[in-house]
Amino acid sequence: MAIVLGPNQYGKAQNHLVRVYRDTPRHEIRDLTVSSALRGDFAGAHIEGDQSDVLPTDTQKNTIFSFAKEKGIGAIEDFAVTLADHFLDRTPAADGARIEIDETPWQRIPVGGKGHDHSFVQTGVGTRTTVVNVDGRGGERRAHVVSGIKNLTVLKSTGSEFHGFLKDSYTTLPETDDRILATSLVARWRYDHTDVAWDESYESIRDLMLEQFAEIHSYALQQTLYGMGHAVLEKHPEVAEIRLSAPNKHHFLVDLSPFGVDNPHEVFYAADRPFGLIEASVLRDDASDPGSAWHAVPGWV
Ligand SMILES: O=c1[nH]c(=O)c2[nH]c(=O)[nH]c2[nH]1
Repeated sequence: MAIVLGPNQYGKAQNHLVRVYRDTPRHEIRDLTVSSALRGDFAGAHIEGDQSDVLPTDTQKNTIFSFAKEKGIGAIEDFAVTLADHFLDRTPAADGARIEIDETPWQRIPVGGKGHDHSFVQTGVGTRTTVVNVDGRGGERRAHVVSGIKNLTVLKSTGSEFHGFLKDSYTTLPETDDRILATSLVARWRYDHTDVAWDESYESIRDLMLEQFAEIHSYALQQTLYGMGHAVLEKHPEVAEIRLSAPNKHHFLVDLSPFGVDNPHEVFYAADRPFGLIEASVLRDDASDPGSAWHAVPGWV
């Protein structure tokens, strides 16, 4: 029996970077949380304590902040690929790089009927995310992009039913043909290639998922998720597969009858836990090989 080093990676997690573009009095801001990780032959560092192959996580952090000025940011997917390529160039022992970016949206504060030049408020819809894994060195290099959205909190006050489910001696849940359906969705989709108009694709997928959530008459959160994923694949040939994770944020009708008060689906107790957790993937049956695309992507896999 031998004890050996298993898979490993290292980098700087959650560099919170705010970039102000102030070329004119009307500023633009970008708010990113960037995590880097390198993988490859780092046995020396783990087994001998030999740092000669290690590009320090501190250097990775400095690079991330400096590139925000040197290169600008653009779409988070492009920024992630640029960083991954750079770290692979600078670290000969690495044969893979992973860059994860979350972007918090800021909007201009409306003042006098228009957005203020340099004051912002967080009212955005969801957090945009990407995880880019670049594999290989030199000409063999291949980038895998999994982008997505999280914290997309949505609710419909009717148009949701849940009945006909399996019952056993522990079942107490009443059947319903009218309930609140609410979730805080995480969706991540794998791009088939990297020749993508990232911003347009993201906005279109987000808006389509919201529209589907609103329009699907739901018989279960499972069916809503499948419908949302199906619509994305139908409209977006650049997407190979999508994974959705949705807590069922239960809203229980409050019994007001002890007080002689009728409650026809109007007053609910919004429970924060426990919650049902419904997760599904939707993919093309001829989807391309994912390679390392889902490597260390947060959430279920
Ligand atoms: O949409 C739902 N799916 C379930 O699987 C489930 N289970 C449950 O108790 N309520 C719900 N709702």
